[in-house]
Amino acid sequence: MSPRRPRLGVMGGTFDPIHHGHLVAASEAAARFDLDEVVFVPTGKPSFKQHQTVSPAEHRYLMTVIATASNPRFTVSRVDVDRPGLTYTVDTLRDLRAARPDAELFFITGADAVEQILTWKDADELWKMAHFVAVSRPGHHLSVEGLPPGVVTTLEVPALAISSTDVRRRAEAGQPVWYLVPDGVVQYIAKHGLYRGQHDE
Ligand SMILES: Nc1ncnc2c1ncn2[C@@H]1O[C@H](COP(=O)(O)OP(=O)(O)OP(=O)(O)O)[C@@H](O)[C@H]1O
Ligand SMILES: O=C(O)c1ccc[n+]([C@@H]2O[C@H](COP(=O)([O-])O)[C@@H](O)[C@H]2O)c1
Repeated sequence: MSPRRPRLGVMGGTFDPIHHGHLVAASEAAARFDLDEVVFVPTGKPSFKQHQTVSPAEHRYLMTVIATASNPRFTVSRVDVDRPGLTYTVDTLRDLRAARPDAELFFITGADAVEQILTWKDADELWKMAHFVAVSRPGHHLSVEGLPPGVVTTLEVPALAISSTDVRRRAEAGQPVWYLVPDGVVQYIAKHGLYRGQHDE
């Protein structure tokens, strides 16, 4: 019998900032698919967010490291942050495959991202590179209609009605963000004065 290939979850996101909705999605996907590791991949320049202000990649990367540090199965990759140009998942998966040729990849996305997935760059290629896990998200209908059969599995996760947009708005208005994001991320936002004076979309 051939040995089981390592199973690597990939949680891509802008993470501006990372919040408990992201962490629960990754943790649930890890349990359901028996993942050995989940690598969080903060975007460099997100292609769908070109018309909004996005914090510098280095801040988003460091907040992701702080948020995931206590979980031995969570890691963070710089592949998207370090690649010049706009960030596309096809490139993320290519880089991760090159770094971890033995691993089976599971790309984790929320219901809102899945709605758009057919418009992503080289969408046809994506299915060959990873299995896709579509997690539920409050306020979004989780559907895989129109996607090729068998390439995406849906997963109901505990509903956390948290978005990075809401966290940014709260930080901007001086409202608390405790318990929406990990404690270290609350401190990081305050220390660097992130989102102050930023009028979000
Ligand atoms: N509360 C949540 N529950 C489940 N999945 C989520 C949740 N928040 C975000 N996600 C998923 O995590 C991934 C990365 O999300 P992203 O970094 O864009 O966060 P966001 O909260 O959607 O940000 P913004 O409000 O700035 O658009 C996406 O696939 C998204 O669907
Ligand atoms: O590849 C694409 O064309 C593409 C378009 C939009 C989003 N994505 C990826 O989807 C993930 C979530 O993106 P976002 O913008 O909702 O934070 C992140 O890993 C992005 O790189 C990818």
